[in-house]
Amino acid sequence: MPRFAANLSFLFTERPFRERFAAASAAGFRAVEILFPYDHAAETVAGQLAASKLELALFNLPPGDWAAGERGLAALPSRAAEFRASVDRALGYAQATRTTRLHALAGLAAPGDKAAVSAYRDALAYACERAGPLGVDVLIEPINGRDMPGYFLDSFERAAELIEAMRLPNLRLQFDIYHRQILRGDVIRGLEALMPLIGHVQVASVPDRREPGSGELDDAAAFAALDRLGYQGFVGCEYHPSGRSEDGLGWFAPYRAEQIADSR
Ligand SMILES: O=C(O)C(=O)CO
Repeated sequence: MPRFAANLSFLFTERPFRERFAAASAAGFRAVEILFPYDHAAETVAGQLAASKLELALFNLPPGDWAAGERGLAALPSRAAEFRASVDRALGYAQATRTTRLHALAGLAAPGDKAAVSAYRDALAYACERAGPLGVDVLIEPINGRDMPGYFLDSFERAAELIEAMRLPNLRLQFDIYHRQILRGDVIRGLEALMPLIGHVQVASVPDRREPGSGELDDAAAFAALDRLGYQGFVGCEYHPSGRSEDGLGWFAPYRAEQIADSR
């Protein structure tokens, strides 16, 4: 049974940030994700995790100026120094919170732009080299252009080719079932083919990015496939609740007791 991680930047946002941890734990989650923890001291985040007996499954490297529309730095040649500094900052948070997965957002750039391709490879090599000795994996995630127009990494094929070509032991694929269905479909065959590269999975319904099981896909069948394939990582719940977060957790009920038992 997959271990689910509530993304606290999407779920339980009815509450202030610090109260979301206890709410996730009370709902039965034993792990969480956060898009960007940087508005809070690493020690504060670590304290909230410990108080609620939660693991932090994943967070993102700083994305640049998110409010101004930036969506990552890794593929932006002019931002290489900032990207490198952002890796060090994120690794400080990872150590404080014992997180072993960091998602490196690529940024907005044309996929065929040679300078962007080269900057992306250099950035990922740097991040993996810094993260490896700390036991941290660096994740790259294909993101659909409807949610993120102009995003550089908008193809599962290119992501897989890059990971295979770079041969870095801690460079892994973030397979978001929601983005996969929009970009490519064929979710279960995709999980089967890409499983050796996958370091993290996320889920939301398609097309509305809401609770699993409420859209066009049989998400429970995808979760069963993850079990069948021996996936040991987390499934991040990165969806917008259709009402109060707790009220939309019916999909989670069949998995809840096992999350709690597994963490004992
Ligand atoms: O938008 C997404 O899917 C992300 O995971 C951003 O980090």
